[in-house]
Amino acid sequence: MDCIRIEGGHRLDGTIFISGAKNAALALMPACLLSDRPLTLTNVPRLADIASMISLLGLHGASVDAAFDKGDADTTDRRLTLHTRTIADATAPYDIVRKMRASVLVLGPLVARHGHARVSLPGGCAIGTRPVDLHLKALEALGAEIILDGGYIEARAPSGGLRGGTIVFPCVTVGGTENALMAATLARGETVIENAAREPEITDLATCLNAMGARIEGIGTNTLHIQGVSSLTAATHAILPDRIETGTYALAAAITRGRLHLKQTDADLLRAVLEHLEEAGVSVTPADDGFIVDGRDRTPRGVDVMTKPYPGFPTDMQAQWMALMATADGASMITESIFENRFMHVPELARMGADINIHGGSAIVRGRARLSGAQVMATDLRASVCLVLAGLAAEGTTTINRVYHLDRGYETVEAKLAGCGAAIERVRG
Ligand SMILES: CC(=O)N[C@H]1[C@@H](OP(=O)(O)OP(=O)(O)OC[C@H]2O[C@@H](n3ccc(=O)[nH]c3=O)[C@H](O)[C@@H]2O)O[C@H](CO)[C@@H](O)[C@@H]1O
Ligand SMILES: C=C(OP(=O)(O)O)C(=O)O
Repeated sequence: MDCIRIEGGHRLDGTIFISGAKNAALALMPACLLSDRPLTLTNVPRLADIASMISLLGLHGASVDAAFDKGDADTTDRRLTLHTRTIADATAPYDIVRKMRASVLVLGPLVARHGHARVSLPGGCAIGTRPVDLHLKALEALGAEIILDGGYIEARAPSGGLRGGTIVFPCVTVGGTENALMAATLARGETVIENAAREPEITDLATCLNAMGARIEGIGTNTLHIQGVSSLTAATHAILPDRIETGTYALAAAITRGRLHLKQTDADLLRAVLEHLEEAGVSVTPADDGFIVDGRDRTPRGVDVMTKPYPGFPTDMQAQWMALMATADGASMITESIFENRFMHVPELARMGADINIHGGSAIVRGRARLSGAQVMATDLRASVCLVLAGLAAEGTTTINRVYHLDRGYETVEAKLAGCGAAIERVRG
């Protein structure tokens, strides 16, 4: 198995081009199942999860023209055309779903267009139990009949197809909103989704669906109104920049006390993260095609965060923030309010000398002048990259095992960091 080896203590200085958003791509790609016309996405990131989604959509009958393999990192023209003339098979098998939870996003489109879907239950993962009950209740509100059988979700639309309905989510769910939104585009009549997630990836999906001929209003708010249409058409859509990748590299500049120009991105997508960074004393200034983070010659102050749905501080940045706070001046409290088990990086950071105590859903982090390199184990995607950040700042060598987690969500992470002065390499094994 590959590992990443980092020789810490090198200040980052340079430019990093941000890729298209993984979490937007994973919701946009299944939208190709809603139409018999092609859907072309540009700015598609090259990631393991995208390859898994391509395989899954291929099983359902999508033909794939993936010219995106040819684009360079600093070009947004990474084109992926998906064309599902007919649904060949409505089963999403366990072997793919267990690798990538976002596979459950084929459920809504399949039931809406094909009338039936059989999708493996995703199960829990390192960050929590992550049920999909709210996805299922939303589809039931549109008239689907749902049965759980042998580890699979069997969903069936009534004979005339899904019908519009009112969906009130008791808590904010990104995936639940995406599944409901896609299903509602082809349901007869009006659907109202209340307490919908407002993440930029939802806005991106809704914008693309409207370009395909859907009739969605309220985009960007927590109440979405969808007038169902009988069919959707062809469209081309540019995926928005990855705000979590952007935030991760912003924190890489701060933790190495360096300076990075982040390009092909938009500071407005991650205001909460950048405001916390500025509160910690790190400078963030607008610049050509993105912004500059300058953490030279300053030790960030400890700043508390609590994760919240958008526009709050994202849970997908919590582990990276903890790495930064482990090197900050003073103490901070980090509270995780979205996932019940998203502190798996804490014992690994402790192996590098971090001083962190967990009390329920909160962690108290007392900043240390230095961390020390160690052998550590990645447990999930953001935990992995938090260890990369800690390794960049630590004295000595850090070896991170199980980097396949990293490959799910960070495109050419070693090359992007090495290009700005990090001593980082992938050791094939
Ligand atoms: C591929 C993708 O976009 N993944 C993101 C998505 O995950 P995902 O869509 O899985 O996350 P949700 O927003 O649905 O989960 C939020 C909370 O709701 C709970 N819940 C969710 C659905 C449900 O049916 N029942 C239920 O109880 C979850 O367990 C969790 O505690 O949003 C998360 C929250 O911003 C991010 O961390 C993930 O990176
Ligand atoms: C938790 C994440 O992804 P997923 O929902 O695909 O597990 C993530 O992107 O941090």
